[in-house]
Amino acid sequence: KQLVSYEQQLIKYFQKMRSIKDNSKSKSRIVLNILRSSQRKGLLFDYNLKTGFILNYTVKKDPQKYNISHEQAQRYSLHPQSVVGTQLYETLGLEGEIGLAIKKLKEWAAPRPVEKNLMTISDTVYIKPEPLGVVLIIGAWNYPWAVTIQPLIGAIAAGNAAVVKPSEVCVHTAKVMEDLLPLYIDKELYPVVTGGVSETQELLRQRFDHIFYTGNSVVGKLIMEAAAKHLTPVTLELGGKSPCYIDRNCDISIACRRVAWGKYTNCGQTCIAPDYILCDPSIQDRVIEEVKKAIKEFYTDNPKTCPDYGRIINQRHFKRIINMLEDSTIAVGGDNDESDCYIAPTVLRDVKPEAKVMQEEIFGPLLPILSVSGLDEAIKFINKGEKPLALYVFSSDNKVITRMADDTSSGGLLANDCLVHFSVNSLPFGGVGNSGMGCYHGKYSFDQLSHLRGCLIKQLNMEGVNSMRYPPHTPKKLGWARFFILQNVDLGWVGRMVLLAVLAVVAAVVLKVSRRREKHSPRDGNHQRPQDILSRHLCHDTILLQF
Ligand SMILES: NC(=O)c1ccc[n+]([C@@H]2O[C@H](COP(=O)([O-])OP(=O)(O)OC[C@H]3O[C@@H](n4cnc5c(N)ncnc54)[C@H](O)[C@@H]3O)[C@@H](O)[C@H]2O)c1
Ligand SMILES: CCCCCCCC=O
Repeated sequence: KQLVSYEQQLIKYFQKMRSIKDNSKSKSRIVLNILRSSQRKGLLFDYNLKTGFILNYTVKKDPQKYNISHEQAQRYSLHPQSVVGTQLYETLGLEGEIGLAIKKLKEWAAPRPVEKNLMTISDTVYIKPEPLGVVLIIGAWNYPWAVTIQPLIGAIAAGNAAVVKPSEVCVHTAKVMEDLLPLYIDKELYPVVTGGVSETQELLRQRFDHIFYTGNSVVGKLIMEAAAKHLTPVTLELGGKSPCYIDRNCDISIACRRVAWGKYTNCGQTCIAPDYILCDPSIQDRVIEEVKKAIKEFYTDNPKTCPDYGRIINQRHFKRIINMLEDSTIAVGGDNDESDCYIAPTVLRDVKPEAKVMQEEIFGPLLPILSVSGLDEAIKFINKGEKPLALYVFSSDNKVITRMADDTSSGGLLANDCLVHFSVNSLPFGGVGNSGMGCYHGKYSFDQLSHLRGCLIKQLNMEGVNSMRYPPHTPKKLGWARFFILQNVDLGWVGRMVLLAVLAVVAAVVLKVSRRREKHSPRDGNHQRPQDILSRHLCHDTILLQF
């Protein structure tokens, strides 16, 4: 029923967009104009949304509205994290992204002048960011606000319309999004579609101008397949096993504290959580002790009753994670409660590469430790696997960090910390290879969801300069073309004008002279380099040196 009503809504929506297009202005241009007009810029999102209003108000003050208790909301209904955790890990970042987009939108959307060659020196050459049209955003459940709304901010900033499809796994968050987003942003331009796999598949049959998907790699392939039918470009924000190498030469206590935070935040259900530790066997016991200390410090002796320790999103994932314990040795934690989707922060020791826990992304609070003899073996091990979304290295030795960066590849690299690169909006966030394609955050979101249109505006004068590219083609003309096209210039405005004037005179004179000579010599006569002609005829060696 919902699907049918959504389809009708979508048809109406596309009809409206089309009718705008029929009026000779493109749909995205209209959207762009509305969104980029100064009055609306400040209203990109309502202030309340920016400050995490949705969770504060809905969950804290009015949980009954969604028929869930505060505890349920905290555990696995709205989000597996605590309410404060949700603001810290999700809405705070969104506030930053929205603030940045509002502040920088004018700059990002402005035409971007580019370097020119001599051939185009008098032209206006620039990149014009344009909206793509209608973007489909498919979110995942683990940080449902961050991974659904953050791409939406980019889509809106870039002037697109967007259909938002929150994950059905976080069922209540999806409902809250569906109810509340239309109160803050135009529901015709940014409709929210809830539902499960069949609704997502139905959406994927439609033609979108871009699909932004966050989730696992298996579904990522299906998304790409569906997109290929319409030649729709995709951004795939996927996951995988993110390795963490702890060098002997580092402050192990601090390293383990940071790793424990990265691993057990959101109960390990973080795309960039350190999946496993690689370290020398001589430091394994110390690592275990320090991680254990950090668990106690963060979540008390009994994490089950600690409000800052989360739950596994559902029983399917609970069972999947518990199965991974089967052939490994538990060093810390391991206790669990299926009825509560609780799995204690757990450390596994002496784990073998063939162990179950090493066969897929864990996405839960299990931290396996694998032995390697040092950096070389760690790099070899990492390079045997798929390119990860994040790669962590802990060391006091910069050479170790540099080698890890130089000899491996991953979506992002972080030395001596975990997760925090996600919050730096000047860094592109995204995967490579099996961990995804495309990137976003800050200006990268804007660019990812824009078409960067290359523009060159020429005047109809100075036709003489163009004769080098018109037939009949001769080696001499080719020499000139080579010279004019391959020289990049980056002069100031005055410099450009002066150079332009000089070049116009030089080109006109040289072509005139050489045409006169051609009349008196065979067509394939000895090729002369433009530089030679220039210096011989005009003695402009100084100009040549500049080039
Ligand atoms: N790179 C990132 O930014 C990022 C962020 C969060 C999660 N992840 C990754 O996502 C994974 C966890 O999320 P998940 O995949 O369990 O989320 P999920 O189950 O919520 O699925 C994501 C989306 O895919 C849709 N979907 C599921 N099956 C589908 C199908 N057969 N056809 C079409 N659509 C379908 C769902 O409707 C949902 O909206 C992990 O691998 C994690 O690392 C990556
Ligand atoms: C600062 C940590 C935020 C982590 C968000 C990760 C999103 C992917 O799962």
